[in-house]
Amino acid sequence: MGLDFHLSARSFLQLNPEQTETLYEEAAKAIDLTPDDTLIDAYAGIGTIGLSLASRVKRVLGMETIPEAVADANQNATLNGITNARYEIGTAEEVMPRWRQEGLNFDAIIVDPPRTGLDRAFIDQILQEKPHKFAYISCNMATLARNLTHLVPTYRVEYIQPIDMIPQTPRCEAVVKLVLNER
Ligand SMILES: C[S@@+](CC[C@H](N)C(=O)[O-])C[C@H]1O[C@@H](n2cnc3c(N)ncnc32)[C@H](O)[C@@H]1O
Repeated sequence: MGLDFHLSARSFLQLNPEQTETLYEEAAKAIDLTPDDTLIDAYAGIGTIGLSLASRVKRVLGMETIPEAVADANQNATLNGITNARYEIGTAEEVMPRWRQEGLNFDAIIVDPPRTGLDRAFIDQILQEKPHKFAYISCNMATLARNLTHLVPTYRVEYIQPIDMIPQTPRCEAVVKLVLNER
């Protein structure tokens, strides 16, 4: 997506560069970003999603557990001249309440958890915050299904777009567009 990325040995990176761009564009399409949005890049890795979308929003905040990856993400912002993105070390479920205490309001969230899916505490935090723009990128349909049973009915699944990230294997990635069910 026109950016350069530095990657440490312990950091995560998607294996298929062509399909990664498709994946990120599908995530962006699912949440329909606008220039006033604050975007949360949760489970951020080296910041590839948030930094790729930073020019479309007011600011990006991300969190990730691996300190080297967070250092990469912040370095990658500098490397690409991006000044409206910041990444912090910690689990999504630890960092989100801290940001809330600091008065953070956000409009959009992209979650991209490992195969274990979202922590239940983080799901509860999202259900409290109720962001209007919510995309869930999943690499494990079983944990995705389990997480969706908690996110519904506060959210409804508008669609699920599968993406073939590792062709000729049974593995599949998916982007889920979640829409808030207004009362
Ligand atoms: C599937 S990777 C996605 C990385 C990135 N979004 C990308 O597209 O390259 C999931 C990332 O979540 C991180 N992670 C695992 N558990 C986490 C948690 N509880 N909170 C935040 N990040 C976590 C992992 O270290 C890993 O970098």
